[in-house]
Amino acid sequence: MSSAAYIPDEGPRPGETESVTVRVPAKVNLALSVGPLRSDGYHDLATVFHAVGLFDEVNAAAADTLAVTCEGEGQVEVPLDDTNLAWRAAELLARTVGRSPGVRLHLTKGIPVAGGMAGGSADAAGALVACDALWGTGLSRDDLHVLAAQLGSDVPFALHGGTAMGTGRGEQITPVLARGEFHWVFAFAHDGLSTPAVFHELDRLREAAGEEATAPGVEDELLRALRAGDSTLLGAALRNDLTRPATSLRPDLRATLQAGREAGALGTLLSGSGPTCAFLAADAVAAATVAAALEAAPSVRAVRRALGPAAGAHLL
Ligand SMILES: C[C@@](CO)(OP(=O)(O)O)[C@H](O)COP(=O)(O)OP(=O)(O)OC[C@H]1O[C@@H](n2ccc(N)nc2=O)[C@H](O)[C@@H]1O
Ligand SMILES: Nc1ncnc2c1ncn2[C@@H]1O[C@H](COP(=O)(O)OP(=O)(O)O)[C@@H](O)[C@H]1O
Repeated sequence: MSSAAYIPDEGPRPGETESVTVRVPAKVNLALSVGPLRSDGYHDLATVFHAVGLFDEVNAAAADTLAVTCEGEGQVEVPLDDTNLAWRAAELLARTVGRSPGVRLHLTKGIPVAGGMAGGSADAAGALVACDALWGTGLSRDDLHVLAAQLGSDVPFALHGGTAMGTGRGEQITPVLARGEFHWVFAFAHDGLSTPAVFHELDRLREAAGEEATAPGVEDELLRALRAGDSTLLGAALRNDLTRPATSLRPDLRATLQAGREAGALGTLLSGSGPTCAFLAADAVAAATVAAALEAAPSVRAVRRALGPAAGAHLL
């Protein structure tokens, strides 16, 4: 046998890479406006996604079969079977390019599980980019975006990163002009919250109050604050329609939001469908003060500081 021959089980095929690692950011929705329930079970959204410097990493290594392992933040709550979004991403990519889905995916989590920061979506986006590189499939970013939208509403933004408008069910992404850097503090809760349960609670509360949901939209004030890179204006413009249903399901979140407000945050916000709470601070010193106050709050499990915006899924 020549030394160049491919030996199954002993490494990658010619042209393939042995192992690659992709870093993917968490997101917070600076605005989240939710329209009426659609016939397909989703809601039309107008949202401003903002990627922040809390990351998951996805390592993809050549293997004969598909397997997922995980370490880090919330690892025991992460499924390791075909319900894992990274697993589903690898399968979808393999099916699309007509190859076997053999890969070992190792997730290193920094994003809280079921925290409203799109950690599962980050892993799906990371697996798409990592497997594309490992397998040398050479798909374009547009091709990956189409696959991402099939995996979940938040997955396209995890590929994109930065600050961007999301419409449709959140999967249609348009960049937003944003200047400067923002200082964020995140308070993780003791338990996660289910995204469908929060949307369902919103519908229930609207129906009980006889409210008619209107077409979703983002206020100009928020876009102006981003264009100007003005933290004070941005803090005052933060909006999330899922705050009411999430705090209805988890009243302790009100105490978390209050603790950050009292510690001088310029703005307080539920991250996505929660339960993570996000606090915008004027600068690094103010962020440290807000973080210290939140660390003492009984409703808070852990506190992280991060800068935004952060880059989308990228190879290390
Ligand atoms: C609320 C948001 C805000 O960015 O993020 P998270 O808080 O989950 O991170 C997203 O809309 C979540 O996106 P993602 O977590 O990808 O949701 P998907 O898997 O697409 O949908 C899960 C379920 O959420 C509900 N859903 C989701 C998106 C949407 N526009 N309308 C909905 O009603 C539906 O019940 C759907 O079955
Ligand atoms: N790679 C993954 N990381 C985290 N959770 C995952 C993953 N794949 C599937 N899940 C499932 O998705 C649910 C939502 O997780 P996540 O994406 O972290 O939260 P959110 O939708 O609130 O942003 C989890 O409870 C978990 O069961």
